[in-house]
Amino acid sequence: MRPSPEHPPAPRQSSSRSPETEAGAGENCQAALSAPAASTSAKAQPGTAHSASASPNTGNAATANVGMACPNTEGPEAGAPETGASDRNGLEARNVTVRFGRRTVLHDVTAGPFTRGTIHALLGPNGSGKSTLLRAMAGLLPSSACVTLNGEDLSAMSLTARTRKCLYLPQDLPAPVHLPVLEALMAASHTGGGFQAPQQDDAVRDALDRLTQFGIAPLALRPLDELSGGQRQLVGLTQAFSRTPEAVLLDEPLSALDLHHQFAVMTVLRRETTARQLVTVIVLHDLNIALNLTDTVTVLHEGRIMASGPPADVLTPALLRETYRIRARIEHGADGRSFVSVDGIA
Ligand SMILES: Nc1ncnc2c1ncn2[C@@H]1O[C@H](COP(=O)(O)OP(=O)(O)OP(=O)(O)O)[C@@H](O)[C@H]1O
Repeated sequence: MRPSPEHPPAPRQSSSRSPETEAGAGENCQAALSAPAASTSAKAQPGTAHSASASPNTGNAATANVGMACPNTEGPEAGAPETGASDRNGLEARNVTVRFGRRTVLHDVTAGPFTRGTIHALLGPNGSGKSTLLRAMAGLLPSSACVTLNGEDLSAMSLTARTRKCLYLPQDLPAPVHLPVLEALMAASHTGGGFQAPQQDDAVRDALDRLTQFGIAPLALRPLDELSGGQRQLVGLTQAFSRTPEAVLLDEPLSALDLHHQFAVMTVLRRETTARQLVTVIVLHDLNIALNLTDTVTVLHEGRIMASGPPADVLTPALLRETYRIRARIEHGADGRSFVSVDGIA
């Protein structure tokens, strides 16, 4: 953690307890999420037909899920105070160090706990380590990190079991395969293989309901490879929420969406997060969305956590100057909303 005299002490900051451990090589991380029959690439294929379909790609699992069991998470009698009550509700990653080749991109980061029923934003400039942290939490990078979810040690689970509990949607747009949206969605939710007439199948009705929730029901019969980038991103989100994880990790889920759909997706995220008591972690670049529509934020900079806590406490002009290198003010609208007003480059 860099010293930061300009901004006040953050509500929570990264741990620097243990020395770095070798965690990752320079390989291309492979997503743990399987594709339906139409797409069979072994590479980390995101989104639509891939990422939200939470069956693990077992071929990748052997190399990706090499996390070690956390200390002191097996029960109250085994727990030390350090990993005690706070671990029991929410998602926490401890001592995440990731190296690509000789370059360390995450330095013994400890993030969370991100509590159930809340939306947590990972923020930071390009290359600060947000996606890497998310992938490490998902078990997709070799890491000695300890990751717990609602008291359970994810690091010790198989990638299959881990993915069922903690679903990861990558940053890249869903692959444009020639597959109808509805079929891709059903493949993702494991509710059936081939297409069936909607009126005959509850699973299809559920899928259509889910598409309606994300405002893309009219796309149900359109092939994925004919959709726009934003439409494919919405399909990927729809797939993610057709599963029943306890936590969702969404890497820039709004990046291809217009303002209407950004707001609509955040509304769905809020509703689902509350109703299912999910832990929702999203990587964002839009600080105004973070300020107004998330519960807590963590700001990364150069592979370290600069601050974590309620957005209004964390996103100060001093922190924005230090991390994003901008001169900015936080302004407050009459409706109680806040927004970042950028005056220039710092
Ligand atoms: N497979 C890889 N091999 C080598 N270096 C990598 C790899 N993946 C990421 N990095 C490096 O790790 C650092 C953090 O990358 P990461 O994608 O986590 O950043 P980010 O904060 O998500 O950035 P952005 O906002 O641009 O998406 C960057 O310097 C990046 O170049």
